[in-house]
Amino acid sequence: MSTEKKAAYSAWSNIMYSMQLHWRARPLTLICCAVSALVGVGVPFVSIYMPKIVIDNITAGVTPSEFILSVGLMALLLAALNSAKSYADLITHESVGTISILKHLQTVMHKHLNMDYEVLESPGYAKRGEKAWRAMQSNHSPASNIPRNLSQLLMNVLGFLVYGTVIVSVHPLIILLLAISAGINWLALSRARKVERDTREERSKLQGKLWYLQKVSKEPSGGKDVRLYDLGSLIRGIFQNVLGSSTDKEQKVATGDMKAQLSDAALSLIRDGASYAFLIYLLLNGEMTLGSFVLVFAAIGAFAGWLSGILTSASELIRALSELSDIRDYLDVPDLSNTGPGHALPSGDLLPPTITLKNVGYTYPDAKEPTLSSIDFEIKPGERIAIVGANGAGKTTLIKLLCGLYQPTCGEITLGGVDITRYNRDEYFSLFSTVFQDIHLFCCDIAGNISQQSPEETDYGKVEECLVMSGLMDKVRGLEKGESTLLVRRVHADAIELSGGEKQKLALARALYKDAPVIILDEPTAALDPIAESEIYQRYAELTVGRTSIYISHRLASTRFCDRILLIDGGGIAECGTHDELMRYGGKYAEMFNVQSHYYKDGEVTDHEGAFHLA
Ligand SMILES: Nc1ncnc2c1ncn2[C@@H]1O[C@H](COP(=O)(O)OP(=O)(O)OP(=O)(O)O)[C@@H](O)[C@H]1O
Repeated sequence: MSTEKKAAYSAWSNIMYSMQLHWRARPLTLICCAVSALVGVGVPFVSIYMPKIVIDNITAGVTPSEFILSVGLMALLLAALNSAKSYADLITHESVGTISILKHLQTVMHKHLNMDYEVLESPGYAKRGEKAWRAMQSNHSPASNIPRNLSQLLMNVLGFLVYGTVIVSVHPLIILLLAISAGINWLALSRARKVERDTREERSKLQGKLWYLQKVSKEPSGGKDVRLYDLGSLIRGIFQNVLGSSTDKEQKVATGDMKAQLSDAALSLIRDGASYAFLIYLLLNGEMTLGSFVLVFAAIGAFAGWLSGILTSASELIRALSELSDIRDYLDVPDLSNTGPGHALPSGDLLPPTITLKNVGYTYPDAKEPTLSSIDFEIKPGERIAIVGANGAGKTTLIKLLCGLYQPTCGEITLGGVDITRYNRDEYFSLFSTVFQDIHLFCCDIAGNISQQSPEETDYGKVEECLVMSGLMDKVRGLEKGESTLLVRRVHADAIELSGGEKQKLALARALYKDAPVIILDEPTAALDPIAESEIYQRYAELTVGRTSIYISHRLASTRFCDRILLIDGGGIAECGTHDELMRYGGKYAEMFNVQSHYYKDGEVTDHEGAFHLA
């Protein structure tokens, strides 16, 4: 897909993005970050300045009241700064990660829910989604801490400037020595960061695999196969291998960091030793006062901390910004379909509308061959269409195209004569009630699963009608809480579990409740028992009255109640007609039908007439 191209985000744009996010959520957080940076320098500076004041006062022989006043003022200032620091740190600590993670989670979840289905399904975007998800796994993840990183960086830069000024005032040579050592340290750290950057993509892939394997090991859906096919040792083996590779890569990064820290420690020793020796020389030669000696001695000791603080916080910030890029990269995935204002949908007498496919083809992303090509047909208002074909022929793909989940890679689909891409995507979706093969239940009660609305908005009378029509009412009546029974046990401890067939009935009830002008059923009876299935067939006319219906089934007998049958084969419509026409034609449909009908009547039935008695 051409839209998989990634955007590049500058450090500045990421910083502004994060700042805006926090400013909108809680401006106090950013103010506290700034305060934290200022007092983060103020507190230690006043602490090292106090001994100088004390010594200078003593050597100058000031009066006790002057001494108490000057030292007392400093102590008061220190107490005020300390209080401001505690408050600012508390707010930033509590707010920054939480605000970021909540906002990121909200926006990423919104993106997951609203992006084009076709894009959501594409492997390239799925990887981008996983990266975004990993970048915001906790409120300690780097991308969540950008304001604090900036505050740390600002504090270290301020500390560097203030302490540097104190040191330079004694002798510029000392600062030169300190700057050279900082440069060497920066190079060591840059190398460490380069290792981190170079291995990032691969580490991310390995973490994705570990994540997947953990998911497989805990998902009940795969749990049966894991146990019955003894897949445990296989999964453990793969996990072990991936974990080994992942650990190797992480160790490489950790080793780079360790080397940088060791070089910093060695350099500090040389740098501080030389600086202290120089200071002692100045003191012994009477070129500086004892008070200044104490101040500068302490400043040199702390200066190394500011320097390495700049390097560390800058590199943390770079990492955080790059993780924020992963989140933004996912959020900025463009919509392929029209999510803005669209052409007015057909309404009133124009419903259900005519749907026309003109030379439609579809190729899955990364697939070499098209799944469908040159599909031409028209579905008339209220027509009942059956789509049949072998496994993998493209039936589901065709209905995904029809209901706008996929966009044709060639040709066009029109609804009421208008290209469907001109309609607003979500308005277009409102025209379709669908039951797909994979049924998802949501963590609310049965009524909510059918209405897909809140209890206040749900029409319970209609829910009951749909339950009766879908054949699930008997089951629901037998439940203590009826349609208020909760589903999805993972979320609700008192939820119930539905069988495969019951889920299928519930999905049908959901489609009926939506009451859209076009109903699409993809194998809606595959999991139903023969009686329930037969009831659906008998009620099919009632279920689809006033609507256009499209019905996919491998039970070819069930397609007889449709007005027209399309057989998909070789990527196109190979046969099209009524059941009788296709049987007379004697092509693939007739062949499939005859093979199947033999199974039902054990060879007694040789033609279509005896297959099923249908309404
Ligand atoms: N998301 C996807 N990405 C890539 N290829 C896909 C995807 N979904 C389906 N396909 C491929 O497209 C082809 C048609 O699949 P489709 O699900 O439309 O077939 P079908 O006729 O509905 O099959 P069945 O009768 O088994 O349900 C298959 O070969 C399948 O491998």
